[in-house]
Amino acid sequence: MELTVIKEKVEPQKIVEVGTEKAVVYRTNQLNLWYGEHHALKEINLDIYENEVMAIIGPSGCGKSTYIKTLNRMIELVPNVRTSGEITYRGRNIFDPSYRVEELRTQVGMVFQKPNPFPKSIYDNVAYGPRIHGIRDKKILDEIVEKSLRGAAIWDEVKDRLHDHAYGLSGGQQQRLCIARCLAIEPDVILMDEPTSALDPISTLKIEELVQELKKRYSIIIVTHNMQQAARISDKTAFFLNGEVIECSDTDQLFSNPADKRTEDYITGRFG
Ligand SMILES: Nc1ncnc2c1ncn2[C@@H]1O[C@H](COP(=O)(O)OP(=O)(O)OP(=O)(O)O)[C@@H](O)[C@H]1O
Repeated sequence: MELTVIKEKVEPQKIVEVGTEKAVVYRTNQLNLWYGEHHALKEINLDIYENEVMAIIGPSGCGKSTYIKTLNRMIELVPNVRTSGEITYRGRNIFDPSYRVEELRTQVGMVFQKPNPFPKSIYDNVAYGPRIHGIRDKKILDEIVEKSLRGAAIWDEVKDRLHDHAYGLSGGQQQRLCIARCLAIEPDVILMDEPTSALDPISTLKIEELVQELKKRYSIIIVTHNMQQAARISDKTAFFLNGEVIECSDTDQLFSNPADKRTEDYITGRFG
């Protein structure tokens, strides 16, 4: 009945890489992207695995945000964008005309650089997505709101003021509220575009701890300018430069023994 819409989400196909236990969630194959004449992503090949954190690093303008916005097709909002190549999500080509963007976005949530709660109460922010999916039952909504706020490690701070306006929260709390809003639609993947760059160190730490907790249930792709952050929280790191992936490997390996001189120069602060 009321919960059926979420329950009806198509069970995604599993691709399991030989020799690993983990399923590939996103596979990017020979992806190119142009803004008009500007070739912003070049021949990108990347696999993103279930229950892992993938950090995307690289200097300003190298294509990090473009890539992450392509994964949920937000990039289609930009005029004159053209792509070639393929991105599959759980085995389905996301550019296939039969793939409805709304369907993709019920699986893939996004958290932005600046916290962007809706101008509503804390409760209504979290209940927003489920209500759009047709859930009206107050008891069910209450459960989803509590579960999502707990999942985003902010329940204890807001449980006594759920009907206060979200703008009354601190920046760090607003960002965790946005994560709760994202969890409320029961996503499979969470995209994070520099989620801590507008936050103080304590709020940053809370989000980093939260990411570690969330990866037990979700796959997370995080764009960050902060290399210490990438090193602390990610399993894999991809280094982008001028629209190309120069290197993608286990985070420990990439930071301790990069395979490419350009990666080494970047992580040691020689440019960027
Ligand atoms: N809407 C747009 N129209 C035209 N060019 C764009 C657009 N958005 C981004 N670009 C260009 O595409 C390239 C990649 O931009 P993108 O925002 O993906 O880089 P980024 O690595 O995320 O940078 P930053 O770290 O500064 O956020 C840049 O050269 C940028 O100027």
